[in-house]
Amino acid sequence: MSEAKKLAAEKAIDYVEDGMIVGVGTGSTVAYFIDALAAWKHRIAGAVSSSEQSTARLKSHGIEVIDPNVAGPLQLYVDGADECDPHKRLIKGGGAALTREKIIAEASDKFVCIIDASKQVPVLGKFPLPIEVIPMARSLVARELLRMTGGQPVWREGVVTDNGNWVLDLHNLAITDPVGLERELNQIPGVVSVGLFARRPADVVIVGGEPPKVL
Ligand SMILES: O=C[C@H](O)[C@H](O)[C@H](O)COP(=O)(O)O
Repeated sequence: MSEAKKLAAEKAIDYVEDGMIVGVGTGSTVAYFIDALAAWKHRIAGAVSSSEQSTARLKSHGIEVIDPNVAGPLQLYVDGADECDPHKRLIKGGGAALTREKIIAEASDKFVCIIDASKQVPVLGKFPLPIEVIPMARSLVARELLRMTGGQPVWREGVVTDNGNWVLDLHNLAITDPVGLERELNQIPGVVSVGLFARRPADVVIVGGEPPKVL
């Protein structure tokens, strides 16, 4: 599927404009986007990055990385996803970058999501839902997740997020009310953020292919 990811990423360059600060997500699809963005490095004002991984790749291309507190509101955010439903609601966080991704998505006018066709689903939840938690709350949050959803929380042991936190992956869900579930899970003390992007879905979804499909 990496060719499809590359095609989606390259199509997202259509949304980049002169002078922009571009919000940049995380993951293997975004890596192709960063590589394509390199050709624009003298035309854009820089990038806001959602992870140490993307920051390193941006810098390796000589693209300036700007602190989100300095950048202000962004016109464009480009990021991948683990699942995408027909309403452009997403599951994200397979690479543990969900919290910073959510912050940048919220700060952006337009969120362009780049995926291959395997990420399209009728109902979210087959991909385990990532939830970033404060380490001391891991077991409390896991019990609450089980009680509230009936899903099976699994600790992504050994993974520490860029914010110094841990990740629980919630298995066996069929998410029929993504906005409600996002709101509900965000209330659990110790939850930093939930990898459901439903309240703020993508604005544009590009599905890689020949030619790419723009939804
Ligand atoms: O935390 C990681 C992100 O949410 C990624 O955007 C997501 O996991 C998709 O990654 P990939 O493009 O590697 O499939």
